Amino acid sequence: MEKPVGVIGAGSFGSTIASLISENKSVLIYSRNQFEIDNINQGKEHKGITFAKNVTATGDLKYLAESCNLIFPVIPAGAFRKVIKQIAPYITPLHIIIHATKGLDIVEADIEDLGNKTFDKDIIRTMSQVITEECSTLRVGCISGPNLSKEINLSYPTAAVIASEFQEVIDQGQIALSSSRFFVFGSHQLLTAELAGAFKNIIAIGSGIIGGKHLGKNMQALLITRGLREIIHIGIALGAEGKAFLGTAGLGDLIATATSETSRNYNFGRRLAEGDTIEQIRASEDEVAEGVRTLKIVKYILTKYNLHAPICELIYEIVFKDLNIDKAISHLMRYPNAPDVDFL
Ligand SMILES: NC(=O)C1=CN([C@@H]2O[C@H](COP(=O)(O)OP(=O)(O)OC[C@H]3O[C@@H](n4cnc5c(N)ncnc54)[C@H](OP(=O)(O)O)[C@@H]3O)[C@@H](O)[C@H]2O)C=CC1
Ligand SMILES: O=C(CO)COP(=O)(O)O
Repeated sequence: MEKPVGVIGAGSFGSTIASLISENKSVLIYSRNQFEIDNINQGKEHKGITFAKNVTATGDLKYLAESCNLIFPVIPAGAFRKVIKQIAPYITPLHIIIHATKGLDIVEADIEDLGNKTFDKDIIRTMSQVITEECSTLRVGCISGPNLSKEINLSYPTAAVIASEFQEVIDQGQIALSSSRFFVFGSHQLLTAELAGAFKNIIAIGSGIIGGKHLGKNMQALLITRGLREIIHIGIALGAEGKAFLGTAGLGDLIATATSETSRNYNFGRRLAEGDTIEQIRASEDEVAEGVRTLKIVKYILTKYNLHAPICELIYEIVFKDLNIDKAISHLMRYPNAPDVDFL
Protein backbone atom coordinates (compact mmCIF):
# COMPACT_ATOMS: atom_id res chain seq x y z
CA MET A 1 0.00 0.00 0.00
CA GLU A 2 1.20 3.52 -0.81
CA LYS A 3 2.61 5.37 2.18
CA PRO A 4 0.80 8.48 3.40
CA VAL A 5 2.42 11.91 3.19
CA GLY A 6 3.36 13.35 6.59
CA VAL A 7 2.55 16.88 7.71
CA ILE A 8 4.09 18.18 10.96
CA GLY A 9 1.96 20.90 12.54
CA ALA A 10 -1.82 21.19 12.47
CA GLY A 11 -1.92 24.98 12.62
CA SER A 12 -3.36 27.19 9.91
CA PHE A 13 -1.03 26.29 7.11
CA GLY A 14 -0.25 22.70 8.14
CA SER A 15 -3.97 22.01 7.97
CA THR A 16 -4.23 23.71 4.57
CA ILE A 17 -1.30 21.72 3.20
CA ALA A 18 -2.82 18.50 4.55
CA SER A 19 -6.11 19.27 2.86
CA LEU A 20 -4.40 20.04 -0.48
CA ILE A 21 -2.36 16.83 -0.38
CA SER A 22 -5.42 14.77 0.54
CA GLU A 23 -6.75 15.41 -2.99
CA ASN A 24 -3.88 13.21 -4.26
CA LYS A 25 -2.64 11.06 -1.40
CA SER A 26 -3.51 9.98 2.11
CA VAL A 27 -2.08 12.19 4.84
CA LEU A 28 -0.81 11.63 8.38
CA ILE A 29 -0.75 14.93 10.24
CA TYR A 30 1.09 15.52 13.54
CA SER A 31 -0.22 17.70 16.34
CA ARG A 32 1.06 17.94 19.91
CA ASN A 33 -2.50 18.60 21.03
CA GLN A 34 -4.65 15.52 21.82
CA PHE A 35 -7.88 17.48 21.43
CA GLU A 36 -6.90 18.40 17.86
CA ILE A 37 -5.86 14.83 17.09
CA ASP A 38 -9.23 13.48 18.27
CA ASN A 39 -11.10 16.18 16.37
CA ILE A 40 -9.35 15.38 13.11
CA ASN A 41 -9.67 11.61 13.58
CA GLN A 42 -13.37 11.96 14.35
CA GLY A 43 -13.92 13.92 11.13
CA LYS A 44 -14.78 17.18 12.86
CA GLU A 45 -13.93 20.62 11.52
CA HIS A 46 -10.43 21.81 12.32
CA LYS A 47 -9.08 25.29 11.39
CA GLY A 48 -12.09 25.82 9.14
CA ILE A 49 -11.45 22.58 7.25
CA THR A 50 -13.37 19.32 7.29
CA PHE A 51 -10.75 16.84 6.20
CA ALA A 52 -11.37 13.99 3.77
CA LYS A 53 -11.38 10.46 5.24
CA ASN A 54 -7.82 9.86 4.03
CA VAL A 55 -6.46 12.36 6.59
CA THR A 56 -5.56 10.94 10.00
CA ALA A 57 -3.80 12.60 12.91
CA THR A 58 -1.13 11.40 15.31
CA GLY A 59 0.81 12.77 18.26
CA ASP A 60 3.73 10.41 17.62
CA LEU A 61 6.60 11.74 15.48
CA LYS A 62 8.36 8.34 15.44
CA TYR A 63 5.24 6.75 13.99
CA LEU A 64 4.96 9.57 11.42
CA ALA A 65 8.60 9.15 10.30
CA GLU A 66 8.19 5.37 10.04
CA SER A 67 4.92 5.68 8.12
CA CYS A 68 5.86 8.41 5.62
CA ASN A 69 8.71 8.95 3.15
CA LEU A 70 7.64 12.46 2.17
CA ILE A 71 7.20 14.89 5.10
CA PHE A 72 6.13 18.56 5.20
CA PRO A 73 7.07 20.34 8.47
CA VAL A 74 4.85 23.44 8.92
CA ILE A 75 6.02 24.80 12.27
CA PRO A 76 6.85 28.44 13.12
CA ALA A 77 10.56 29.23 12.81
CA GLY A 78 11.02 29.80 16.55
CA ALA A 79 10.04 26.18 17.32
CA PHE A 80 11.26 24.56 14.10
CA ARG A 81 14.64 23.20 15.23
CA LYS A 82 13.16 21.83 18.46
CA VAL A 83 10.53 19.85 16.54
CA ILE A 84 13.03 18.69 13.89
CA LYS A 85 15.34 17.47 16.68
CA GLN A 86 12.45 15.38 18.02
CA ILE A 87 11.87 13.59 14.71
CA ALA A 88 15.55 13.50 13.61
CA PRO A 89 16.41 10.10 15.20
CA TYR A 90 13.76 8.46 13.00
CA ILE A 91 14.69 10.17 9.72
CA THR A 92 16.76 8.18 7.21
CA PRO A 93 18.56 9.26 4.01
CA LEU A 94 15.51 7.97 2.10
CA HIS A 95 13.18 10.60 3.52
CA ILE A 96 12.26 13.72 1.55
CA ILE A 97 11.48 16.78 3.69
CA ILE A 98 9.81 19.89 2.24
CA HIS A 99 9.15 22.63 4.79
CA ALA A 100 6.66 25.48 4.49
CA THR A 101 8.05 27.75 7.20
CA LYS A 102 8.63 31.41 6.32
CA GLY A 103 11.18 32.42 8.93
CA LEU A 104 14.81 31.96 10.01
CA ASP A 105 16.65 30.07 12.76
CA ILE A 106 19.50 31.25 14.97
CA VAL A 107 22.18 28.95 16.38
CA GLU A 108 24.19 29.36 19.58
CA ALA A 109 22.42 32.58 20.49
CA ASP A 110 19.08 33.70 21.77
CA ILE A 111 16.91 36.00 19.67
CA GLU A 112 17.14 38.57 22.48
CA ASP A 113 20.98 38.57 22.23
CA LEU A 114 20.86 39.80 18.65
CA GLY A 115 20.24 43.44 19.54
CA ASN A 116 23.29 43.61 21.81
CA LYS A 117 26.18 41.98 20.00
CA THR A 118 27.42 40.51 16.73
CA PHE A 119 28.92 37.07 16.49
CA ASP A 120 32.03 36.14 14.46
CA LYS A 121 30.44 32.88 13.39
CA ASP A 122 27.51 32.71 11.02
CA ILE A 123 24.53 32.16 13.33
CA ILE A 124 21.59 32.49 10.92
CA ARG A 125 20.11 29.39 9.30
CA THR A 126 17.30 28.71 6.88
CA MET A 127 14.91 25.88 7.71
CA SER A 128 16.43 23.58 5.06
CA GLN A 129 19.81 24.14 6.73
CA VAL A 130 18.25 23.23 10.08
CA ILE A 131 16.92 19.99 8.59
CA THR A 132 20.24 18.96 7.04
CA GLU A 133 22.11 19.87 10.25
CA GLU A 134 19.79 17.78 12.43
CA CYS A 135 18.73 14.89 10.14
CA SER A 136 20.45 12.29 7.99
CA THR A 137 18.61 13.19 4.77
CA LEU A 138 19.97 15.68 2.24
CA ARG A 139 16.82 15.59 0.13
CA VAL A 140 15.22 18.78 1.37
CA GLY A 141 13.21 21.60 -0.13
CA CYS A 142 10.68 24.27 0.67
CA ILE A 143 7.26 25.26 -0.55
CA SER A 144 6.60 28.96 -0.85
CA GLY A 145 4.37 31.36 -2.76
CA PRO A 146 1.20 33.46 -2.47
CA ASN A 147 -0.54 30.98 -0.19
CA LEU A 148 -2.81 32.73 2.29
CA SER A 149 -4.40 29.75 3.99
CA LYS A 150 -7.81 31.37 4.35
CA GLU A 151 -8.09 31.81 0.58
CA ILE A 152 -6.89 28.28 -0.17
CA ASN A 153 -9.40 26.91 2.35
CA LEU A 154 -12.15 28.67 0.35
CA SER A 155 -10.85 26.77 -2.72
CA TYR A 156 -9.66 29.92 -4.47
CA PRO A 157 -7.00 28.90 -7.01
CA THR A 158 -3.34 29.80 -6.51
CA ALA A 159 0.20 28.56 -7.11
CA ALA A 160 3.33 27.81 -5.14
CA VAL A 161 6.95 26.94 -5.82
CA ILE A 162 8.71 23.85 -4.58
CA ALA A 163 12.38 24.78 -4.42
CA SER A 164 15.14 22.26 -3.95
CA GLU A 165 18.59 21.39 -5.25
CA PHE A 166 17.17 17.96 -6.08
CA GLN A 167 14.77 17.44 -8.99
CA GLU A 168 13.35 14.37 -7.23
CA VAL A 169 12.24 16.55 -4.31
CA ILE A 170 10.51 18.96 -6.68
CA ASP A 171 8.85 16.08 -8.55
CA GLN A 172 7.58 14.40 -5.35
CA GLY A 173 6.27 17.72 -4.00
CA GLN A 174 4.48 18.47 -7.27
CA ILE A 175 2.87 15.03 -7.36
CA ALA A 176 1.64 15.40 -3.77
CA LEU A 177 0.25 18.93 -4.07
CA SER A 178 -0.76 19.76 -7.65
CA SER A 179 -4.44 20.06 -8.39
CA SER A 180 -6.81 22.13 -10.50
CA ARG A 181 -6.82 24.75 -7.72
CA PHE A 182 -3.14 24.57 -6.81
CA PHE A 183 -0.44 24.93 -9.47
CA VAL A 184 3.07 23.98 -8.39
CA PHE A 185 6.14 25.45 -10.09
CA GLY A 186 9.62 23.99 -9.59
CA SER A 187 12.80 25.91 -8.80
CA HIS A 188 16.38 25.06 -7.94
CA GLN A 189 16.84 28.37 -6.06
CA LEU A 190 16.20 27.00 -2.56
CA LEU A 191 18.04 29.70 -0.60
CA THR A 192 16.31 32.50 -2.50
CA ALA A 193 12.87 30.97 -2.00
CA GLU A 194 13.50 30.59 1.74
CA LEU A 195 14.88 34.12 2.23
CA ALA A 196 12.16 35.70 0.08
CA GLY A 197 9.46 33.90 2.09
CA ALA A 198 10.92 35.10 5.39
CA PHE A 199 11.77 38.68 4.40
CA LYS A 200 8.47 39.53 2.67
CA ASN A 201 6.72 39.32 6.05
CA ILE A 202 8.63 42.42 7.19
CA ILE A 203 7.42 44.37 4.17
CA ALA A 204 3.88 43.10 4.86
CA ILE A 205 4.14 44.59 8.37
CA GLY A 206 5.24 47.90 6.78
CA SER A 207 2.40 47.73 4.29
CA GLY A 208 -0.04 47.14 7.14
CA ILE A 209 1.32 50.26 8.84
CA ILE A 210 0.65 52.25 5.65
CA GLY A 211 -2.85 50.71 5.50
CA GLY A 212 -3.56 51.50 9.14
CA LYS A 213 -2.49 55.10 8.57
CA HIS A 214 -4.71 55.35 5.44
CA LEU A 215 -1.85 56.69 3.35
CA GLY A 216 -3.23 55.34 0.08
CA LYS A 217 -2.26 52.94 -2.65
CA ASN A 218 0.55 55.09 -4.08
CA MET A 219 2.42 54.87 -0.80
CA GLN A 220 1.62 51.19 -0.39
CA ALA A 221 2.97 50.45 -3.88
CA LEU A 222 6.08 52.48 -3.11
CA LEU A 223 6.63 50.66 0.16
CA ILE A 224 6.27 47.26 -1.54
CA THR A 225 8.53 48.19 -4.47
CA ARG A 226 11.29 49.75 -2.38
CA GLY A 227 10.86 46.99 0.19
CA LEU A 228 11.40 44.39 -2.51
CA ARG A 229 14.57 46.21 -3.53
CA GLU A 230 15.81 46.00 0.06
CA ILE A 231 15.06 42.33 0.51
CA ILE A 232 16.83 41.51 -2.76
CA HIS A 233 19.82 43.55 -1.55
CA ILE A 234 19.92 41.65 1.76
CA GLY A 235 19.33 38.32 0.01
CA ILE A 236 22.22 38.86 -2.41
CA ALA A 237 24.51 39.69 0.54
CA LEU A 238 23.55 36.32 2.04
CA GLY A 239 24.33 34.45 -1.20
CA ALA A 240 20.90 34.34 -2.84
CA GLU A 241 20.25 34.86 -6.54
CA GLY A 242 18.70 38.32 -7.09
CA LYS A 243 16.44 37.66 -10.09
CA ALA A 244 14.69 34.72 -8.43
CA PHE A 245 13.14 37.23 -5.99
CA LEU A 246 10.92 38.28 -8.90
CA GLY A 247 9.26 34.86 -9.11
CA THR A 248 6.15 33.37 -7.53
CA ALA A 249 7.90 32.70 -4.20
CA GLY A 250 9.29 36.25 -4.16
CA LEU A 251 7.28 39.04 -5.72
CA GLY A 252 4.19 36.81 -5.92
CA ASP A 253 4.13 36.11 -2.20
CA LEU A 254 5.13 39.68 -1.35
CA ILE A 255 2.12 41.11 -3.20
CA ALA A 256 -0.28 38.61 -1.62
CA THR A 257 0.95 39.12 1.93
CA ALA A 258 1.54 42.87 1.77
CA THR A 259 -1.90 43.65 0.31
CA SER A 260 -4.11 41.16 2.14
CA GLU A 261 -6.17 41.98 5.18
CA THR A 262 -6.18 38.27 6.03
CA SER A 263 -2.37 38.29 6.41
CA ARG A 264 -1.25 38.10 10.04
CA ASN A 265 1.83 40.18 9.24
CA TYR A 266 -0.17 42.88 7.42
CA ASN A 267 -2.63 42.97 10.31
CA PHE A 268 0.15 43.24 12.84
CA GLY A 269 1.34 46.43 11.09
CA ARG A 270 -2.19 47.78 10.66
CA ARG A 271 -2.94 47.35 14.35
CA LEU A 272 0.33 49.05 15.35
CA ALA A 273 -0.63 52.02 13.17
CA GLU A 274 -4.06 52.09 14.80
CA GLY A 275 -2.45 52.41 18.21
CA ASP A 276 -2.26 48.88 19.62
CA THR A 277 0.98 47.88 21.33
CA ILE A 278 3.00 44.82 20.36
CA GLU A 279 1.93 43.20 23.65
CA GLN A 280 -1.76 43.84 22.98
CA ILE A 281 -1.51 42.40 19.48
CA ARG A 282 0.36 39.31 20.67
CA ALA A 283 -2.11 38.71 23.50
CA SER A 284 -5.08 38.72 21.12
CA GLU A 285 -3.60 36.57 18.32
CA ASP A 286 -3.14 32.81 18.67
CA GLU A 287 -1.40 32.49 15.29
CA VAL A 288 2.13 33.48 14.44
CA ALA A 289 3.14 36.69 12.58
CA GLU A 290 6.61 35.46 11.61
CA GLY A 291 7.77 38.88 10.41
CA VAL A 292 8.11 40.21 13.97
CA ARG A 293 10.79 37.66 14.82
CA THR A 294 12.40 37.91 11.37
CA LEU A 295 12.66 41.68 11.86
CA LYS A 296 15.06 41.16 14.79
CA ILE A 297 17.14 38.76 12.71
CA VAL A 298 17.23 41.11 9.71
CA LYS A 299 18.28 44.00 11.93
CA TYR A 300 21.16 41.81 13.11
CA ILE A 301 22.10 40.93 9.51
CA LEU A 302 22.10 44.62 8.54
CA THR A 303 24.48 45.45 11.39
CA LYS A 304 26.75 42.47 10.85
CA TYR A 305 27.09 42.90 7.08
CA ASN A 306 26.98 46.72 7.16
CA LEU A 307 23.99 46.87 4.81
CA HIS A 308 21.58 49.76 4.37
CA ALA A 309 17.89 48.96 4.21
CA PRO A 310 16.03 52.04 5.49
CA ILE A 311 12.54 50.56 5.26
CA CYS A 312 13.45 47.46 7.27
CA GLU A 313 15.37 49.60 9.76
CA LEU A 314 12.47 51.99 10.28
CA ILE A 315 9.96 49.16 10.66
CA TYR A 316 12.29 47.72 13.30
CA GLU A 317 12.40 51.06 15.11
CA ILE A 318 8.59 51.38 14.97
CA VAL A 319 7.96 47.85 16.23
CA PHE A 320 10.65 47.57 18.90
CA LYS A 321 11.67 51.13 19.77
CA ASP A 322 8.33 52.93 19.65
CA LEU A 323 9.46 55.25 16.85
CA ASN A 324 6.60 57.55 15.92
CA ILE A 325 5.16 56.32 12.60
CA ASP A 326 4.72 59.81 11.10
CA LYS A 327 8.34 60.62 11.92
CA ALA A 328 9.45 57.36 10.31
CA ILE A 329 7.57 58.14 7.09
CA SER A 330 8.92 61.67 7.00
CA HIS A 331 12.46 60.30 7.48
CA LEU A 332 11.93 57.86 4.60
CA MET A 333 10.70 60.60 2.27
CA ARG A 334 13.82 62.67 2.98
CA TYR A 335 16.23 59.75 2.60
CA PRO A 336 19.18 60.76 0.37
CA ASN A 337 18.60 60.02 -3.31
CA ALA A 338 19.18 56.38 -4.09
CA PRO A 339 19.16 54.46 -7.37
CA ASP A 340 15.95 52.73 -8.40
CA VAL A 341 16.63 49.07 -9.26
CA ASP A 342 19.78 49.57 -11.33
CA PHE A 343 21.70 47.08 -9.22
CA LEU A 344 19.73 44.08 -10.50
N1 LIG B 1 -1.05 30.51 7.42
C1 LIG B 1 -0.62 30.81 6.22
O1 LIG B 1 -1.36 31.37 5.40
C2 LIG B 1 0.76 30.44 5.80
C3 LIG B 1 1.75 30.18 6.74
N2 LIG B 1 3.01 29.85 6.33
C4 LIG B 1 4.08 29.61 7.28
O2 LIG B 1 3.85 28.37 7.94
C5 LIG B 1 4.43 28.40 9.25
C6 LIG B 1 3.38 27.96 10.25
O3 LIG B 1 2.35 28.91 10.17
P1 LIG B 1 0.86 28.61 10.59
O4 LIG B 1 0.50 27.19 10.37
O5 LIG B 1 0.05 29.63 9.91
O6 LIG B 1 0.99 28.94 12.14
P2 LIG B 1 -0.03 28.59 13.32
O7 LIG B 1 0.36 29.48 14.43
O8 LIG B 1 -1.43 28.58 12.83
O9 LIG B 1 0.32 27.07 13.68
C7 LIG B 1 1.58 26.68 14.16
C8 LIG B 1 1.53 25.20 14.46
O10 LIG B 1 2.82 24.80 14.93
C9 LIG B 1 2.63 24.09 16.16
N3 LIG B 1 3.77 24.24 17.04
C10 LIG B 1 4.33 25.40 17.47
N4 LIG B 1 5.35 25.12 18.30
C11 LIG B 1 5.40 23.77 18.41
C12 LIG B 1 6.23 22.89 19.14
N5 LIG B 1 7.23 23.33 19.91
N6 LIG B 1 5.99 21.55 19.03
C13 LIG B 1 4.99 21.10 18.26
N7 LIG B 1 4.16 21.88 17.55
C14 LIG B 1 4.38 23.22 17.63
C15 LIG B 1 1.40 24.73 16.78
O11 LIG B 1 0.89 23.85 17.76
P3 LIG B 1 -0.01 24.43 18.96
O12 LIG B 1 -1.30 24.89 18.31
O13 LIG B 1 -0.17 23.25 19.86
O14 LIG B 1 0.76 25.58 19.55
C16 LIG B 1 0.52 24.86 15.54
O15 LIG B 1 -0.08 23.63 15.21
C17 LIG B 1 4.91 29.84 9.46
O16 LIG B 1 6.29 29.92 9.24
C18 LIG B 1 4.16 30.64 8.40
O17 LIG B 1 4.87 31.78 7.98
C19 LIG B 1 3.32 29.72 5.01
C20 LIG B 1 2.36 29.96 4.05
C21 LIG B 1 1.03 30.37 4.37
O1 LIG C 1 2.87 33.55 3.93
C1 LIG C 1 1.70 33.78 3.84
C2 LIG C 1 0.99 33.89 2.56
O2 LIG C 1 1.76 33.40 1.50
C3 LIG C 1 0.90 33.99 5.07
O3 LIG C 1 1.06 35.27 5.50
P1 LIG C 1 0.74 35.65 7.03
O4 LIG C 1 1.62 34.78 7.87
O5 LIG C 1 1.09 37.10 7.10
O6 LIG C 1 -0.71 35.39 7.24
